[in-house]
Amino acid sequence: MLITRRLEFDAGHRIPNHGSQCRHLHGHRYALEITLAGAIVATEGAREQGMVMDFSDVKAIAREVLVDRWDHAFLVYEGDRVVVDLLAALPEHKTVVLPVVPTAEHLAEEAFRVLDAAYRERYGGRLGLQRVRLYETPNNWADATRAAD
Ligand SMILES: Nc1nc2c(c(=O)[nH]1)N=C([C@H](O)[C@H](O)COP(=O)(O)OP(=O)(O)OP(=O)(O)O)CN2
Ligand SMILES: [Zn+2]
Repeated sequence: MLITRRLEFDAGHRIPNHGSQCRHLHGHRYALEITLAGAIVATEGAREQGMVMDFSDVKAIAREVLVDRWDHAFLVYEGDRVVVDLLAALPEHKTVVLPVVPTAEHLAEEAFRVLDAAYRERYGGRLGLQRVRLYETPNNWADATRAAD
């Protein structure tokens, strides 16, 4: 059985070598769809009876390890020195420095890596992260999946 929880957050970014608009500092209302696979809990009287995992727990973990860290942050590539230095000069600015250019593809991959570890730590083999879909705009998204490279 697959279940999916959607969360949204706002963040700034730029793609420094982009050939057009996206090299400028700008932001998006990102949406994250987290898909988990597992068996439906059948234990009589269990808190999660009838569920793979409580949607509210999917959200709570995602917020703790990822979404609250990225929400209203500027996501910047560590090699984008001019912007890294600019943001460092702003007192207490919320900045997330990434080892990769913050495209939808890379953000989906990073989200998958972080979330996979978090759900695995708390739920072991009972369920597993299957896919993270990261919408940069309503029309543009990237999927990071367990099977894809
Ligand atoms: N493969 C990718 N291509 C592009 C990415 C990306 O992450 N992966 N990112 C961008 C820019 O960040 C840009 O913000 C995309 O948004 P937008 O300019 O709004 O894109 P569109 O013009 O295609 O969107 P419309 O829905 O047509 O307005 C660029 N490319
Ligand atoms: Zn963008």
